[in-house]
Order: sequence, then structure tokens, then C-alpha cells
Amino acid sequence: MSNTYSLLIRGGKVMLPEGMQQVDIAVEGEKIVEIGPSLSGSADREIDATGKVVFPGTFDGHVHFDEPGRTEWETIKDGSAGLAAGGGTTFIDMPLNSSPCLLDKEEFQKKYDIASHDSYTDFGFWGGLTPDNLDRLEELAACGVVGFKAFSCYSGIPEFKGIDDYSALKGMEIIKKLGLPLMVHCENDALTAKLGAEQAAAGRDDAWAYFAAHAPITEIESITRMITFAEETGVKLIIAHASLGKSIDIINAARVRGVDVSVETIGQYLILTDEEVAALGPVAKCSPPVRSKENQPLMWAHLLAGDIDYVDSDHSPSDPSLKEGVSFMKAWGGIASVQHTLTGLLTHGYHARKVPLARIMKLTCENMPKSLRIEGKGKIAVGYDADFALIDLNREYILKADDILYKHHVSPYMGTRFKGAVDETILRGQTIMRDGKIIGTPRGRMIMCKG
Ligand SMILES: NC(=O)N[C@H]1NC(=O)NC1=O
Ligand SMILES: [Zn+2]
Repeated sequence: MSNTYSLLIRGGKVMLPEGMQQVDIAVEGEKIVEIGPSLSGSADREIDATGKVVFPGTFDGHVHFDEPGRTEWETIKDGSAGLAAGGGTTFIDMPLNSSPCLLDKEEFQKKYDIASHDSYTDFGFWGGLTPDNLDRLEELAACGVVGFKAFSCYSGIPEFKGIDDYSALKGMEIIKKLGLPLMVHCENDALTAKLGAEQAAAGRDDAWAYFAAHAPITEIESITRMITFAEETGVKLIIAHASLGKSIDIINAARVRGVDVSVETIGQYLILTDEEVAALGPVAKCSPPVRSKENQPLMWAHLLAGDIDYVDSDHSPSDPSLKEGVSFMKAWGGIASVQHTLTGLLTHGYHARKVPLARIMKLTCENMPKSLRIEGKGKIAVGYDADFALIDLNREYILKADDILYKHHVSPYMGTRFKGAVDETILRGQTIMRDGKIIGTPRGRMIMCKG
């Protein structure tokens, strides 16, 4: 007797953890139940994936969807639609730029309620660590945050204070005990402030002045210091959006010493250069800034060598008015990018630099849920959630405003060519995006960490 499944995906080239194979995938309800060549049986729905690559749904560990309180910047509904359009099935939302920020259990409940109602994809939350909430970390852990996020510098949001050395040390001690990771945005505030003041005194407020204020040493010094605290406390440290080859060298050296540190980068540092950002203007402003064209190949070399653990989007949009008609120095620092990570890596990595798809899969799907000990996500394997991105590796398109599903249709990549596109995204066995359009209503759920 043959089986009846709810979904069969046939004929695709499937990215399994062990590599690409021509196999069929059988789904029952929300889970993958069988994987093999030419599976027998029928299904309520069959997808012919001939000519396509079946990727796991991507897992974006770093987005700012800004709810509650800053819905004119971004919303969970629109942000998760953008994620799904780019092949994503799970995001982890940052504790800022919502208002209030996620610093205690009351705020957790508000975010959770909105996401449970509005998210097209599955989701989780980073709790905030600031000097003000050392006594609230335990309750946030009990709510189910995947870990904590801190800034070693000004965060851009006045109510989300950067950690001083005391709260870094004490926060790490507490977070270590809670068994969770800490992600830190690393820039040396004292230095960026003074270097910025030098630029202002010279009458400069353009992109190059901003790059000079956020010089490489400001990132390198802060990463080094956070590693020192992590080494002392034993906390699992994740360096957020490293932008420099040298930052990865420092992290590698710490790992050799046995420090539990992993590193994220973002598509912008792999795709853009400082010269391009200066030409594009505030739409391409982020912190740390996009670096030089000499640095960019170092990032790709580290990525190919397996030294980088995660490529996330750091989708951090703002009200467009904060980017328009203001100097580069004054403009909001953050780039809208949640839809473009995978297609960006296919274009600039797989096609342009022969980066293996297996590496791209680890960076965008597999490594983050593994680090966060999230069950059932990030891999195409029996027992895992039936989350997929169906990719046409050779489809080319030029990004237009209408293609964008997140709230504000702005992007530093507007008008640029991509090669490698997501045709369909499937979350727990059901299609949520096809041909650039959302299908169905929000049914995202909070992901769970292993106890
Ligand atoms: N607050 C906030 O979103 N900051 C983000 N923006 C950015 O460019 N880097 C960040 O960390
Ligand atoms: Zn961020």
C-alpha cells in the first residue's frame, strides 16, 4: 500500500546537510517525513521542482521589525512578508528599535502578541541587555528569548543604553548562568564621538566624515574588549555584523584559545564598498559602515574558509524622513535589507565568486538555529519543519520598488541586477510566498529553544 502525504516535492535538486541530491521530499502536516529518490505514494499537493534547487527556508537571526511603537518605520507583518519574499521562514527580532524596547517581561508579552497575530513566518526574540535591566534578564529568559543583545556603544535609540564595562561583566555572568548567548554590537563610543567631533570641527558631515568617525580601530578595539570579558566569564558570545577582515582574524585567534565566540556578518559588507555607499548616500548608511574595496575580498576569503558563522540581514529601516534631506552624518544608520540576503549571496557569492551553495546554506539557514539550540529548523531532514525556499539559480532580475514587500520600498540595491531568485517559500508545509506575492494569512509561531 502506498502512502498518502500532505505534500510531495518532486524532481528538485535538494540541499541536504550532506550536499545536493536529486531526491523527493514527503511532508505530512508540518514536518518532513521522508526523503529519497522517486518516492512512491501520492499527496494532497505535489510540487514539480524540476530545474529548481530546494533550499531550507532561511533563518535571519538579526532584524529590527520595530513593533510595538515604531510602526511607521517597519512592522512585523510587512517585515516578515519581505523575509518570505526572499526565501526566509524564521526571523529573530532585535530588542530595539521598538518603543519601548524589549527589556522586561511586560514588553515581551506585547511583542509576542503582535508577532503571533501578524507574522507570516516563524519568529523569536533577542532580549535586551542594558545597564538598566540586569535584574530583568532572568525573567526574559523565562519568557523564552533566544539570547540577549547589547551595544557597546550608543544604539541610535536613547532608551536602549550601551553597556559600560561593569554591566558588560555582570551581564555576561548572569547570561552565562542562564545558559544563553549574548550578541554584541561592537564599536568604541568614546573614539567614534571624538573622531566625529574632529570631522565636525573641520566642517565635514559627508559619508567620508562618517567613515572616518567609525574608523576600523573603533570596531577592532571593541571586539577585542568584548572577547576579553567573554573569556573571563565563559559566556557564549556572538559578535554582531563584523565588517572587517581583521575583526575575523581577532575572533579566529580567540577561538584558538578556546573562547566560545562566533561571528555574524551582513550582506551589505559583502556586496557594497565605501565608495558605492558614498555615491548612494544615506540609504546605504549603517553602523559599522561598509568598508573599503580592499577589505571586501578579505570578507569573502573568510566566508569561504568557514570563519564566518552567520550572514544575516540586520534589516534596520527607519521612517524615510530620517534618511532624506539630511547630511550623511545625521541620517538614520540602518539599511532595509531583509528580502535580499539569499539572492545577494547567490549573485555575489555563488555566481560571482564560486561560493558553494552548501556554504551559503550553512550561513543563512543552518548555523544560527544550531547555535541557539532551536529544534526543527535550518535543515532539510526527516523530523524537521517543512520549511523550504524553491530557488531558480539562473533567474535574473533588476530590483524595482514594486518587488519589495517590506514597508518602505527603499533599498541600496534598487536598480541593480541579481542572479538567483526565490520562486516559492514554504513554511511548515504550506506555501507562504509565490512569484513575489504573499499567499494566505499570517500563521507564524514562536520557535522554541531546547531546554
Ligand atoms: N539601532 C539599530 O537598528 N542599529 C542598527 N543599524 C545599523 O546600521 N547597525 C545597527 O546595529
Ligand atoms: Zn541590528
